Amino acid sequence: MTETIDDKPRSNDYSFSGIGNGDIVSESDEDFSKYLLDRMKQLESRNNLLKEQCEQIESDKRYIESQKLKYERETHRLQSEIDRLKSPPLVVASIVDMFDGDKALIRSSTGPQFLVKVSQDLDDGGQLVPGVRVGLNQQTLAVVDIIPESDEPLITAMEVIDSQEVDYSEIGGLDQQIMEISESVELPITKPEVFERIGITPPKGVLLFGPPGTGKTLLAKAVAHRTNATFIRVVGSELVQKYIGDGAKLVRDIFEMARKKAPAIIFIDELDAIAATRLEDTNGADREVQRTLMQLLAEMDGFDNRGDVRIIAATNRADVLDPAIVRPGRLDRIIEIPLPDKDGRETIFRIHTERLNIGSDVDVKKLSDLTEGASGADIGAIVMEAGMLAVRNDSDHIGMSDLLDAVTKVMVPKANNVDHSENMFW
Ligand SMILES: Nc1ncnc2c1ncn2[C@@H]1O[C@H](COP(=O)(O)OP(=O)(O)OP(=O)(O)O)[C@@H](O)[C@H]1O
Repeated sequence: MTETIDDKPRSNDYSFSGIGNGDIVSESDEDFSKYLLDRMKQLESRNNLLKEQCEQIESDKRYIESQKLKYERETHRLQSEIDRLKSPPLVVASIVDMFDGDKALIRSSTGPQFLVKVSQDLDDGGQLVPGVRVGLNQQTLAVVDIIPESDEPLITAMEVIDSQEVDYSEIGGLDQQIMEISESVELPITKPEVFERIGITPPKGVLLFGPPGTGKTLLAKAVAHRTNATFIRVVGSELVQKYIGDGAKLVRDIFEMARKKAPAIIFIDELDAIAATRLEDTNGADREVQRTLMQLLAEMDGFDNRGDVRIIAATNRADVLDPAIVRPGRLDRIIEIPLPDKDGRETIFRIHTERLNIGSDVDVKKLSDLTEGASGADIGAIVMEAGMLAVRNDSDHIGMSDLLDAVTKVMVPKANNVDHSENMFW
């Protein structure tokens, strides 16, 4: 219950004695003024309390208003998100060419090309140039959005090594092939004037073909090392299987990167995965492969022979290659990388054991005799296996018996495998 002033005694409720008797104040007067003073203090403190409450309410009000604003903004954001999700998907395409600033020739991701309008609302800031990926309105196919460039597939699709450490001396049994590749890839980069003087154009690209593990990659790396070129390795099967829909774009980006990082060697491993003969009857996956191949051919045709970007491609299946890829001006030098012969195997054994602790009983000639049909990679595996046996036997060197055991371990399963080589080109 709130106490009111009216409930309290008033001055005329008190009997005044001694009025007019000078400064004599009665007891009841003192009580009353004391009461009024107390009362005033009480009211003052209540006033202060109310003021504080008022300030608190003001601050709560301000907080609620700011919260209201925040929720309004959030509602607006969610509403636009809902609108965005409800809107029809955009068709993805890339710009082939621009005309008059408001028309674009685009290639849709499914293949066909269209001449379409560019939305007037799209402030492209000069970004609409060939190669840029854009979003198209489904109905009108007008360019309504620019898709930001994502480096991710490009970076993961290839291996870029600024300088290689492999030297020709680490490759055994391929002296003739080293000479050929050196003339057709190394010389045009290091001494272009030799070709200019004679008046011939150097080959644009080289195709290495031969069984697996014979040193095709090794050879390409060694050329990159000799020329101080950036080595860009892409694997054909990955381009068309891992980056479905992006294969053609990746090919374009890879050549673009090679031009930027020139001198550069683009090494396309498993070329057959993108350059197999085209079949009449094609499904979606085949069309993807074809688009990637077409882009590869276009890139090869588009760059200058005298430039310092060279292509080395490798395949185990030269028999299935589309002849278009080996036409003059494309991969116009074909080099066979066969399984090593007896002398080749001996050299490869020497190369692979050179830096190891080898027993004096090791006879590489004998090892070479025993490993007919082995590739360089098999010889590498034999030496590695022999090293593991020596470790297991707690020996401080690799002995002939370790190598003989390793030959059996590596060569017997290989001999038991079905030999598909008769179906191949070589
Ligand atoms: N001629 C060779 N001289 C020395 N080592 C070799 C030779 N050929 C292959 N090797 C060894 O085998 C490994 C694999 O070789 P490489 O990757 O070059 O073969 P590849 O022909 O490219 O095989 P694939 O066709 O399977 O890609 C090399 O790192 C190397 O250790």
